[in-house]
Amino acid sequence: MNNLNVVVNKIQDILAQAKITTFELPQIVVVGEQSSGKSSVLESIVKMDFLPRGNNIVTRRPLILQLNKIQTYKKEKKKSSSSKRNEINKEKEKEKTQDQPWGEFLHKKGKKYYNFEKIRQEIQDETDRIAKGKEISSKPIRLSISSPDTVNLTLIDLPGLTNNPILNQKKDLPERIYKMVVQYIKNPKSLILCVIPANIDIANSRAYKLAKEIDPRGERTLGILTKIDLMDEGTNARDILFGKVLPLKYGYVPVVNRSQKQIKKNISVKESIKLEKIFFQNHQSYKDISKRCGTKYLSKRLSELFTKRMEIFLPEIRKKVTLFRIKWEEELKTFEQSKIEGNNSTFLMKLIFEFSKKNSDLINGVDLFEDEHMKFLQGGSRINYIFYEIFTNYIQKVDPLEGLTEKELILLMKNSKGPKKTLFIPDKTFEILVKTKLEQFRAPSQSCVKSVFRELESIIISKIKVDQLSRFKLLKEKIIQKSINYINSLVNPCLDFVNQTIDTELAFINLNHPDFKTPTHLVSRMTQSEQTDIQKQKVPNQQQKLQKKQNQRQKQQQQQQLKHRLNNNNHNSFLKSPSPNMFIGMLREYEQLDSYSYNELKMQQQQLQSTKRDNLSIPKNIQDFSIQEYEKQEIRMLKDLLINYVDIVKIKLIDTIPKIIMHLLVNKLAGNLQNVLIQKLYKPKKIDILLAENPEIARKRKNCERKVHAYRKAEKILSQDISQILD
Ligand SMILES: Nc1nc2c(ncn2[C@@H]2O[C@H](COP(=O)(O)OP(=O)(O)OP(=O)(O)O)[C@@H](O)[C@H]2O)c(=O)[nH]1
Repeated sequence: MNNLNVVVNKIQDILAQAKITTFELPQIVVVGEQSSGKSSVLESIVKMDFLPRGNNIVTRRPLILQLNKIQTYKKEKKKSSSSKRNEINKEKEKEKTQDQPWGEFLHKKGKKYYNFEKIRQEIQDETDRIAKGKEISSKPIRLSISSPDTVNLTLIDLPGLTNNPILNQKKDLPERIYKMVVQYIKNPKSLILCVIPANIDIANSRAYKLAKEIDPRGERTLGILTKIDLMDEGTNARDILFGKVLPLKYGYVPVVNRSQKQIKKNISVKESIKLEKIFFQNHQSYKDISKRCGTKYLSKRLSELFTKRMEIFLPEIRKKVTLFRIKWEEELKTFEQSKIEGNNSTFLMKLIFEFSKKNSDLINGVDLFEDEHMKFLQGGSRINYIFYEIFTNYIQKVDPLEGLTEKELILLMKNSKGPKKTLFIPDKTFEILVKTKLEQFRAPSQSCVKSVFRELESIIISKIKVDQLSRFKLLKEKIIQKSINYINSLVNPCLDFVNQTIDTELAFINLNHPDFKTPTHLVSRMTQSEQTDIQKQKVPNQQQKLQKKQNQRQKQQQQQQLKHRLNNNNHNSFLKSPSPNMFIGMLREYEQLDSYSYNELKMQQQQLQSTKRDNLSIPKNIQDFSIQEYEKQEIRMLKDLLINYVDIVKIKLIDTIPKIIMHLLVNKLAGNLQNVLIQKLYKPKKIDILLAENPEIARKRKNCERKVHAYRKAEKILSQDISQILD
């Protein structure tokens, strides 16, 4: 059953080569305090001197040591002809080399080390490469040793537990070593090899305490008592060995490794193992149990325990290997799906088509199946939001009268009239006010274009997901860049059109617009309110009543005439393009008919004029004017006209600006992107460069292939080799 260990080693090899570090296999983890003899124990098991030595902390990176027992060369006894002898000699040479123990590092795969001094040197060098100075690193060094003298096992040597960092070492070093050791021994499949020097108080051993912490019932811990030869005279380890002190399920094995003195005397490991055997056989306290002492017994015991653990975990390992094989095969399929189908040019066209389609789907709201669509506004709906929630709301909220005081309006009118005494609301006043307001619509209309542009840009840069495209970094970059260039080329014409639309509104104040309230309408509204005011203020005498009736009759007649004229004017080609003056003039004419109110106002106005003439100081500031009643009427009318006209333009812009943006920006992008991209990127000589696979994706795919390969191989070994073993 020792062959099970060979299986573990093989699987370990396969997984390590595929850089699979997370798959937990049974392993033996050597735990001990610094200088407790861990490395010496490992060297004894390997029967070779190959580990770095020195003072203080020597093992600074985990060493995963895979031991493979190799078959020894058997001497050829049969006599043979010279030619056959030559052939056999060659074979012998080959086998001799194979007989010699050799080591191989995973980081130097393929290089066999027959010189174990060089192995020691390489461990030191490789340790220093990652853990510079006296630092430690949890990145393991993997070394496999094949030797006829060893057993099939995998052992892990770890930095020794310590209380105090040495000079120049960071203060948290003991803590970090502790964590690293825990990381390795917490794998429930691993066997903890707890190395305790027999010449210290075992109860205070940090290694024992730690093993107990992780494996409280001591069910997977084997104790090794080193330095038995250094125990005080008259003391022995029998109580510990017989489980009377700190018992462990697998018990303890006492060993005597090479002392520093023996190392200096160049006593080999093999020799020291012989001396160890003699030590136990002759020692008063151990000779009766000498067969269960020493390195030879330890190797045998470890091998048995390791096999046992493998037997326990074999079904689980098999299951996991299959599961992982399936998982990685699935992953690999996703890469294979994205293999280039057909030739490169059709593949490029396919990617461009998919990209453009996703873009127009996002804009038109077709691609609604991904989760994200349930959480956020996407693509086209965001553009809709810009149009109807932001732009429309903003325009609607613009107050045509904002910032205009009555006095300012009067001042504006006065200045427009100049020195002339006029009964009309001047054109200029109305035009200035309308144009100033309309100009205010330019900036939000431009912002609307820019916001939609940014939205389209963001769809291109981050919202479009074409799985296969992520493999081709350069192509992806180019597609995005060309798409953005295209949107950029659409923005200015769109902005120009929007500007022209505003300019058009400013160019001509169309008082003939069907929705613009006719002067008649305004006049009748105003007259009604004035009449109410008069009724409230006056209680007329009989004569006045008669006069008023007469006036009213006269007024009604003239109103009829005026209405008739106005209606006729609508059909008059000359009057189809009226100036504001025209209708305000008509209005004033109409107002004159209201003899009472108008005459009174006129008197007030004349009074004011004469006062002004008498008084030579002309008011300069707005505050200095007092507003006359007739002026109030003018302002009221002016305001009504202004609100009315600006509202008409608002409705027009709310309708037109989104249409312009849709036509010149959004629809053009959605409709033309595919052609633009083909035109810009479909260049036969450059297609291969564009379709060079993204190195990161290629790396991932290779990693995936490697893992599938490794798990398939491991699965094969677990079914074939194990069925042979079990047979
Ligand atoms: N006399 C005697 N000396 C031993 C024994 N085991 C180890 N030593 C000596 O103790 C010292 C430390 O042994 P190592 O095997 O290097 O100890 P380690 O635990 O690997 O040390 P670090 O890797 O630094 O943690 C060396 O000088 C060994 O020769 C033993 O059983 N008897």
